[in-house]
Formats: sequence, structure tokens, C-alpha cells
Amino acid sequence: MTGTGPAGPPLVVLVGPPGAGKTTVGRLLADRLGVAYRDTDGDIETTAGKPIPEIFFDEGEPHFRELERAAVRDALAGHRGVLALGGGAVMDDGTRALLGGLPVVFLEVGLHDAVRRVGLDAPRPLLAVNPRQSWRQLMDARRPLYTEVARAVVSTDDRTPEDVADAVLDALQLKDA
Ligand SMILES: Nc1ncnc2c1ncn2[C@@H]1O[C@H](COP(=O)(O)OP(=O)(O)OP(=O)(O)O)[C@@H](O)[C@H]1O
Ligand SMILES: O=C(O)C1=C[C@@H](O)[C@@H](O)[C@H](O)C1
Ligand SMILES: [Mg+2]
Repeated sequence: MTGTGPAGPPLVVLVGPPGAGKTTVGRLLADRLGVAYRDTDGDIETTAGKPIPEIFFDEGEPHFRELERAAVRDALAGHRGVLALGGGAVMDDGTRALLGGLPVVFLEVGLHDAVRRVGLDAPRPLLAVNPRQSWRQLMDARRPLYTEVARAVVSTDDRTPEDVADAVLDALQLKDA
């Protein structure tokens, strides 16, 4: 959903790698908080009028990161709900700078659970070749960045999405909100 509901900032911003459960947990959190869920990947696809793999293919990753920065800026200003960012949003300095002071939660997942969950068959352009090795390299580069922007880090390994949602609410002290 784009541009609906009360203006931002969001109550929860989720970051983390593909398979961390941002969408699954984000939807649960939105239900629990009685607010809307929004996903910047969805916003980008709506604005560009094509799927993300096509944007990567046609215009390249740097252009995608620019579109993503603009989508994050818009969503932070216009969405007082739960917001999930794309898995690689933290790679961009400008996007990270937008996240200062916000209730950002890093959903952590290890390689084992990530592979099991994602199945690595979905259209994820950065994991298209040798997914396990790519995922490891991607996490080595990104873990410090996810941690840098996060107010809280929540592990998702061996936890149900409901338990993860619970832990996020606890970490942000939103239980009685
Ligand atoms: N805690 C969990 N335990 C088991 N399975 C999970 C958990 N969280 C998510 N999943 C499953 O893992 C898959 C990926 O989850 P999801 O799409 O929510 O991840 P994501 O972080 O949004 O990924 P992407 O970055 O690709 O958007 C889904 O099939 C989902 O049902
Ligand atoms: O990890 C990444 O870099 C990406 C994750 C997805 O959410 C999309 O934003 C896109 O496929 C890039
Ligand atoms: Mg998702």
C-alpha cells in the first residue's frame, strides 16, 4: 500500500537479509499493532511498473539503490505503520542516514535457516549464482551495517514468526502500545 494511512514515521522498521522474515513478521506485527504493513520493495515495483529483477537487469544495482533510497525516504515520511526495507537497503550510505533515531529492528538469520526458508528459488538477483556462498559474502558485508542502523537485534533462528513478532514488540517496548 502506498501513500495511505496516517503520516510517518513508522512504529517499526524491519531490516535484515532475504529470508529473515521481514514480510512474514512485518505482517504479523502490523496485525498486532492494528496498523498497516508496507514494504519498500513493493513500493519500488509499483513506481517502476516492473519487478525488481527486471530493474536490476535493465538499469543495474546502483540505479536500483537510488530508487530504493527515494522509496525509503517517502515511506518514512508517509507511513505510521510497520515498514520492511529491502534486504540490501542498508548498503546505501544515504539510506542508512535516513534511519537515524528510528525504531529499526535487525531480524537476524543464520545460513542454515535462511536456505531452508527461502529455498533459494525465488527471484533474488543477488543470490542467483552459488546462493550459499553469495549469501555468506553478502552477510559478511552487511552484518555490520544492519547492526549499525538497528535499535534492537532479534534472532529468528529456530523461532516461529509469532515468537519473533513477540520479541520485536518486547525489544521496542511496544507491548502495551
Ligand atoms: N521465523 C520463521 N520460521 C520459519 N519460517 C519462516 C520464519 N520467518 C519467515 N519464514 C518463512 O521464510 C520465507 C521467507 O520469509 P519472508 O518472505 O518473510 O522473508 P523476507 O525477509 O521478507 O525476505 P525478502 O528479503 O526476500 O523479502 C517464507 O516462506 C516464510 O514463511
Ligand atoms: O538483498 C538484496 O540486495 C535485495 C533484497 C530484496 O529485498 C530486494 O530489495 C532486491 O532483490 C535486493
Ligand atoms: Mg520480504
